[in-house]
Amino acid sequence: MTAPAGPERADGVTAVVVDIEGTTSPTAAVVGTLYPYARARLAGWLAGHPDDPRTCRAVAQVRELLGEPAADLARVTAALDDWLARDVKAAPLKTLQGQIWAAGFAAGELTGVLFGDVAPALRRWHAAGIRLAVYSSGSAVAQRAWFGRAAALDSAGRPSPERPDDLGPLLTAHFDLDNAGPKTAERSYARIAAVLNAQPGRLLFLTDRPAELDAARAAGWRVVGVARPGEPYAAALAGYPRVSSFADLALTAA
Ligand SMILES: CSCCC(=O)C(=O)COP(=O)(O)O
Ligand SMILES: [Mg+2]
Repeated sequence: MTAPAGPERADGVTAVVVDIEGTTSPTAAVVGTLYPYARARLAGWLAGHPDDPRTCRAVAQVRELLGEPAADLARVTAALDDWLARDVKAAPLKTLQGQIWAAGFAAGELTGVLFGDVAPALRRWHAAGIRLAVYSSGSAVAQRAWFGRAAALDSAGRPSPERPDDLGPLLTAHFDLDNAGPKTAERSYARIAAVLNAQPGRLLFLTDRPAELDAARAAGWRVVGVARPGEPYAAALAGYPRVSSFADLALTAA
């Protein structure tokens, strides 16, 4: 029989680094809302931002990943559409999605969604003197927009978009595929520890995916899996220290 999740305790923590999809936020809010929003606007974004440096760099990265330096915009768009459909966590796709979403957030068309226990826990840990950061496949630009206008789910699982919170001031750093590297690579966590100027053993990573927990642990980090009922990886976390809610995680600062 599988042991129940949590509670978990960690003392002497310098910083908590949180994943987004499946951890702070429902997978459905990302895959069911953000992805279609980006898919519908991708071709228009590429055509409409021919001189934007971030867009140009992402297009160049797509050509590089394809091994097709002369790929035209139609070919680039088709590749991005294919990656989006298969949820390939490719850095240029995440960059472009992030730009499109950030515009959607700025226009008031999108709202971040957080499980109800997330904002209270982040506030508690922050007040206790623990630094907070995000490490997601979603770009840093998307992360800032998401946490800058975030609606908590109520007990019935409904977001309250009329009262979105700005949690940005709680977060000291945003890590993504571009500035840290793949989430399943040990070296990415070593890089983040260096940027945070923290000992790996004082860093705690919270995520829903076993392969990410393994990579962080290999880099010397402390890890706790977040096994939220109904999320795709919840059952796969059975062998890890884990909680089903941030409310079940007691932390003290270093
Ligand atoms: C608002 S960030 C969008 C999240 C995203 O695009 C994604 O791929 C989520 O992956 P995560 O690493 O947070 O599980
Ligand atoms: Mg995740």
